[in-house]
Order: sequence, then C-alpha cells, then structure tokens
Amino acid sequence: MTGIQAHFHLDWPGFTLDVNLELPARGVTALFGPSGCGKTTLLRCIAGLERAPQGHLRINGDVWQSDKHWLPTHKRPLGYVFQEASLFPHLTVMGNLRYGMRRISQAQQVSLEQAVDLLGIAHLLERKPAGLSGGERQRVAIARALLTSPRLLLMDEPLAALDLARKNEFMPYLERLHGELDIPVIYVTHAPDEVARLADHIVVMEAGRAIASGPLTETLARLDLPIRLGEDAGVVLDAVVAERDAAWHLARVTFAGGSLWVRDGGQAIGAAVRIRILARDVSIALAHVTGTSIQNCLSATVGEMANDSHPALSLTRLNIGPSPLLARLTRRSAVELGLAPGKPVWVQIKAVALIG
Ligand SMILES: Nc1ncnc2c1ncn2[C@@H]1O[C@H](COP(=O)(O)OP(=O)(O)OP(=O)(O)O)[C@@H](O)[C@H]1O
Repeated sequence: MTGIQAHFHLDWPGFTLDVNLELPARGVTALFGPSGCGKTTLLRCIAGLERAPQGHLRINGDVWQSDKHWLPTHKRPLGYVFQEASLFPHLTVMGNLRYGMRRISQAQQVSLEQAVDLLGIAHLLERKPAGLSGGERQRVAIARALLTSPRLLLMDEPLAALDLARKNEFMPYLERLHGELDIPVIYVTHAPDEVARLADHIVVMEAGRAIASGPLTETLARLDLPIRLGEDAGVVLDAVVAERDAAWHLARVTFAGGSLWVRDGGQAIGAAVRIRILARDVSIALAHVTGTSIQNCLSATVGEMANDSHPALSLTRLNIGPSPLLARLTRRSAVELGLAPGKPVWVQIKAVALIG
C-alpha cells in the first residue's frame, strides 16, 4: 500500500490529538493551522518522539507503529528539520554533513554532491555554524537531513525564524527539493504564503483534529474552510507563462479554463508557475464591464454559495472551466445580482499573485 496512513489519539490535560489521515506518498503535504492546534505533536508522533497508544503509522507499506509494533525513532528512516537548525557547533558544515551520512544503513538516495548543490551550500563547507546566517544554517540542516537517505522528510516551520527577505531567498531551495527529489515532505506551517507556494496537499488542523485533508487547489476552494482562513481565503491554481508584454512589464499566464495578465515575474515562457487569487480581490458582474481599470475579466459560472464569517458577507464559488475561484461579496450584492448556482457571470480579478 503506498502513501502515508497515520492514525493517532493522544489525551493530555487540556489537549486531545485525534487524527486519522491518508496522505500522498509524493510531494509536499502542509500541516496548516493556528498555534496550539497540534501540528508539532502530530509530527512528533510520526517521528516516534511521542507515543500515542493504539496509534497506527504506515509509510509506503512499511509499518512504523501498530498495536503490536513500535519502531523507535532512530530506526525510522526520516529527516527532521526544526524551526532553528540544530547543527553541531564544533563541527564545520562539512563535518555536520558527514555526521548525517554516518547514519546511513541503506543505499544512499541523495549523494553529498547532490545535497550540496540542491541547497547551494558549496561555498559554506569549511565554515562553522556560528558563522552562518539563519537561512544558511537551515539549508545545511536540510542537506544533512537528506544525507540520511530519509523515506520521509518532516519540516517544522523551517522558515519561522527568518525575516521576510531571508524567507524569500530560501523558498527556491525548498521548491527545488520538491521538483528534484522523490521524498515525501510533511511541512508544518501557519503561513498561508508558504502553503500557496510549496504545498501539493494540505491538512487543515484545528484543536487537535484534521478538519480537512486534500489536494491544495480543491481544498482551498472549499466553502467551509475559508471562514477559518479569514482574510487569506482564496485559491491557488497551477499555470504556465504564455506570453509577455515587455512594454508594460506584464505576463499572460494560462490555467485550465482561462488566462490572466499578471505582473511579470521574469519567468521564461512555458515555465510552470502558481497563481494565488484571494476571495476579497474577486468581484462579480452580470455583464462584461468596460471602462474599468481592472485588466482581468473572465466569464464564469456560479457554483456553491455560503455565508461567511461576518453576517454581512457571503462566499461564492465560481467555476472557470474546471478551475475554481472564490469571491467574497456582501450578502446584499449577492442577492441584488440574483446569484444562484449555474448562473453565468463575469468575474473581475483585482489582484493576482504570481508564485514561483
Ligand atoms: N508534552 C506535552 N504535554 C501536555 N501538553 C502538551 C505537550 N506538548 C504540547 N502540549 C500541548 O498540546 C497542544 C498542541 O501543541 P503543538 O505544539 O502540537 O501545537 P502547534 O500547532 O504545533 O503550535 P505552534 O504553531 O505554536 O507550534 C498545545 O496546547 C500544547 O500546550
């Protein structure tokens, strides 16, 4: 059986973890949720650092925990990257990497050269951790984790200690891992921008439970979740850069069902990108509107509708071909426009973030 099956129940005074998850064997799964919802605890259960009685954990067919079986942490082929890189201060970067390699008991999946190259740390090998920036330390920590030939990589808010500029510098390295390695990653975060950029699958957690688990695009477009995502409610779509209008520094990206003009991010024509469209940036009109500053106007069909977090607001799912979009409107305008499932409309998109 492929994939990750994880079932844990833990009762602590004031907190209960109760999850039963089926996660994909490939790509990045984001564990997303507010502080204290149990993301780290779930990761620790997976790592075997926390023992949930009667828990079950199976990774691509291998049982790490069952009623009868418990694999101790040091026998689990996993890499664990924490918020702050825990490198050995007395060793150089190379010494730290070699330490990772010593633990290997099986055929190595990632070579030293490959790990150094993927994380861009060749120029740091002779340095000691104290002489590295926070982002560089994290890159070394990830390279070290990769060198243990993990079958699963656990990352607990690896960017939390970095400022925005460092975080943006760091993201491409995580994206490269994603593109070039076949090791599933479980990635804890409460930052929606990290989810939008890195995740393929998302588990939304609340008070010790997984309230949703599914592919990113589909799950973010669910109407019962945006209420919890608040201002960040919106969709992420896979797209391709199709053309460029150099005079205006704009690029046209196509996605399943349509295309949009966005600020040119410098990506090559044909490059795969993601676009993120927040529900608050989408408005609806019954006719194609002209004489507006909004550049992106697409025809769509109204899908489901739901109440939002405030009684004045509603959420509407729109379908542009097979791609979903969410719009946050006042309930009054939804009624005045006579919106109902199946109705054809025009959507105006005020802002699109191009990711990657
Ligand atoms: N060893 C423990 N014993 C009892 N309660 C604990 C223990 N470890 C954590 N908790 C509690 O379990 C809950 C979940 O904590 P956890 O660290 O998993 O949350 P989190 O979602 O990772 O939060 P954050 O985003 O702030 O890191 C919290 O209420 C925490 O206080």
